[in-house]
Amino acid sequence: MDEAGDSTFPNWPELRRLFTYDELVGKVLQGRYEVVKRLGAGGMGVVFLARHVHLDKLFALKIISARYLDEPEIGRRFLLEAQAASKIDHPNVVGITDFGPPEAGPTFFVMEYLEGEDLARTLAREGPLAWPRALHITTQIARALAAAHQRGVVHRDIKPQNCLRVGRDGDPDFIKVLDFGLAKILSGTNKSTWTVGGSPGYIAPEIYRGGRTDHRVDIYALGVVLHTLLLGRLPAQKPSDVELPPQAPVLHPGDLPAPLRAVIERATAEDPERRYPSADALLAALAGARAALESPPAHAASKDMPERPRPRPARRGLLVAASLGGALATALAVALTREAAGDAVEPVPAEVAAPSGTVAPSVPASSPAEPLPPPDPAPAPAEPHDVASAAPPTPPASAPDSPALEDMSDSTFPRAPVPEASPSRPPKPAPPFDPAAARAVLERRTADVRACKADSSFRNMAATVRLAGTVTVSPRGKATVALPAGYDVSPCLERLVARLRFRPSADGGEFAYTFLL
Ligand SMILES: Nc1ncnc2c1ncn2[C@@H]1O[C@H](COP(=O)(O)OP(=O)(O)OP(=O)(O)O)[C@@H](O)[C@H]1O
Repeated sequence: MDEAGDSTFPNWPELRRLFTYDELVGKVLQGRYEVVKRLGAGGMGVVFLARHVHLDKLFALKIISARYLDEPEIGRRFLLEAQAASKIDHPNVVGITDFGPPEAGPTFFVMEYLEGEDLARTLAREGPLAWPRALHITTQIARALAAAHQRGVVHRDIKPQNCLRVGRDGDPDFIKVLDFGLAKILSGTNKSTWTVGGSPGYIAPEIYRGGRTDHRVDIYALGVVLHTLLLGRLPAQKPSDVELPPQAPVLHPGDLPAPLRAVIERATAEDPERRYPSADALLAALAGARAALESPPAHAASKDMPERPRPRPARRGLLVAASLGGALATALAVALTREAAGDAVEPVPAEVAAPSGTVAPSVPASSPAEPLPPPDPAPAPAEPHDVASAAPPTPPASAPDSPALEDMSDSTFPRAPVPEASPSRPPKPAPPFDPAAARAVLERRTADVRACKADSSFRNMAATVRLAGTVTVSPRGKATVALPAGYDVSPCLERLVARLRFRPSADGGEFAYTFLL
């Protein structure tokens, strides 16, 4: 594969040597996909906008991450999953139209290009959604899941970032679900740093435990998504853990009308047997909740959750890092690869307190097949609650059979422009975006990252393990990094990340770094 394929994948041996895809922009892949620009990067791959030169039509192209180039088995699974997903054929599922075979360069597949906003960004911009909207969105995701499950495809990574809002037929909340099946590709692979597929906070407990899992992991994740859409945060998070727009209301599970609470609790039951048995059953429950909330007697119940009840207190939590919970760490070193564009970075003094996040279960990289430990319990509140005194008392958040409601942490919010608190204040102009400066600062911290190898979370990791982190920068310049599921946030890494400050930008950003510990 090294030397072959030069004709279809431009300058492939050189790209491989550089371990980066930056040079792809402007090139034509396989004689038909002209790479226009990079759209973003995730755990599995890098997504580019491409123009089909014969059809003169735009597509999105997902190329397997360079860190898996030496793992042909992962490339093969990547394609198999894309092929399976291409057969789902549902309006709420992104269409997959083509793929690039691995013998001609890095594996990639081609999707319909979607212009829209993922739900995480919507939440970051708007805060919690009113229940009719949350139900409308969740229902579409459930339909996508029902179609996928019928074809034997389990998503395994349902989360707000994988659900795009694209305007369609006058509906601004038409949903397209991305990334079917990709999360499982890395599970059980020997060399992979990812032994648990999925995203912390949305991962069903049985995935952590290891052993058999089925489509009900998606039911669980969608229950968490519904919670997140309605309350603006994950079940285990405090309002102070997340960065939401200033005008966003502070909501608690007790604010939810009973029919919605019931759906969330059943969907996220710890025991899969107690969840809805199928996406169709969940769909029926969502429809039932809507009917109950729309019917006159239940209308009173819906007053529990006014559309915009309380303005958010001025002091919002600083803990964006903590809000990423178990997946937090830093990706400061670029030992081998530069996979993505950055943002302007300015180091800040070290006195910034390290966040206290929930840690994800630690999974030794060397033993992916071993059963995984259950998630750590949610942390005790470490600071005063950031809630206005007018807030109603918070009832017990979870049913006895739904500890998952309390066991998760993650944040999906800090990604998008945050509206000004006062509409009368004119928006400040965003400073210029400078990816070169971001890279330079991250590269300067390489030694610090490697020093963190002494932390217990990494002690047993082989020296050659590459760890892929996703750096997320809030519009206000707070940097957080998610590590692959299963890796603990170590105190050392937390401290490092707390000392980094990115320059505020118009929209914040996200990019992937792979570092060698
Ligand atoms: N079909 C598409 N059309 C337009 N943009 C897309 C498409 N698919 C992905 N993207 C965008 O590309 C970026 C990277 O997507 P990707 O799925 O790789 O990352 P992710 O979902 O954030 O991470 P992960 O894969 O680790 O869950 C995201 O901003 C995503 O919205």
